[in-house]
Amino acid sequence: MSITLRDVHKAYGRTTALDGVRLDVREGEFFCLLGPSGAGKTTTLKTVAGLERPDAGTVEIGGRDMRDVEPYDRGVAMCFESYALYPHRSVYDNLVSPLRSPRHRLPAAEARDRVGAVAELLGISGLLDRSPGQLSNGQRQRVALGRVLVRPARAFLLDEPLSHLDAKLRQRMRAELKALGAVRRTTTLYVTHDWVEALALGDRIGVIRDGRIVQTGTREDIWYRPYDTEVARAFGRPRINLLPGVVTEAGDFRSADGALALPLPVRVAAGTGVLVGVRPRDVSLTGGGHRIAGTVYVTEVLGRSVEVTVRIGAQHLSFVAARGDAAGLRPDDPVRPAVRPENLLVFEADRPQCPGRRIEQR
Ligand SMILES: Nc1ncnc2c1ncn2[C@@H]1O[C@H](COP(=O)(O)OP(=O)(O)OP(=O)(O)O)[C@@H](O)[C@H]1O
Repeated sequence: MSITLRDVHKAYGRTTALDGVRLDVREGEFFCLLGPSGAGKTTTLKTVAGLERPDAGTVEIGGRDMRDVEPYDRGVAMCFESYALYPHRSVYDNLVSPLRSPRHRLPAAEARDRVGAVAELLGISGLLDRSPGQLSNGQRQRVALGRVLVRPARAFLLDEPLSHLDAKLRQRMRAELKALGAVRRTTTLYVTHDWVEALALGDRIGVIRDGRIVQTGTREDIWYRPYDTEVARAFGRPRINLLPGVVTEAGDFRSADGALALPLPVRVAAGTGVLVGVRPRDVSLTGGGHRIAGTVYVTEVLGRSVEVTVRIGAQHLSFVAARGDAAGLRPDDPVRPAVRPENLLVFEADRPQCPGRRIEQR
């Protein structure tokens, strides 16, 4: 079922949690809502689930206005970050209990199969006889997620369901979660503050900030066409380089100290203050493109690659080089890394409280 939010507002006392959220999750889509703590992610989910009422705006599920529909009748299954399990029941009973409720009752054998499949996926098959008190936080979180996924639902609402897992398990679960039949078939609204997770899972991603969705798009949209400098900074590590300067009469970029000049891929009025965005993986010591003369500032080994930071006058430019290419580089060594102009992103300069917007070719 599709999920549509139109201009949803929600305040708690003086705190505005949602400030006109517009969201359109398509039927069967895996949609990631990404944003920092306090951005309004959980409130958005609760509003869809019917656990919070919007002060203004509408929520539709499957094209139907949910205004007068009780949470229980919305047909959505929600997993909270703080997981509620029955402490005195076994893991198996916790998992199967949604399938014993009048609404979702399944024949015992079918319920057992379904629980078995979900437990297998979540790697908790060996824990079915234990009680929640005998589990680690990560295991408890997986049981809570399992309780959601066993249920037939019109939509899954998942709030950071992998946050308590260690990095390795999280990575594995990410892949498996998306492969689960029920998830593939069911519209899923997934909340996270982890950009890697959003890029890995989301058919589309909505970036939320201060109770508003600032950008919705595919991972390519968000990566190559970020709405503003803050979205650009949120995705990718090492972080995107954002170099301040002005546009010259010739339409090129020049840093304030004149040490760095770059051709721009878009036409911008001369004199405009801009930030040029350069992703660290779009700079190369060996590839073609516009060469930039600088000196090595610092190098840091990242496994098989090396993060090299180069000083160009007063600016720093960081990039990722193959270990072989960066071997032997020492501070103050001259280098001439290259960047292709078509990979540069151009933003308006940041203003207080207002990240610079990306400038598009018109
Ligand atoms: N029950 C509540 N009472 C008062 N303020 C609340 C309540 N729930 C949320 N808020 C406030 O609303 C804003 C949005 O909160 P929300 O929990 O939706 O953010 P979030 O993006 O899910 O953050 P996190 O990742 O930290 O859970 C925050 O400023 C929060 O403090």
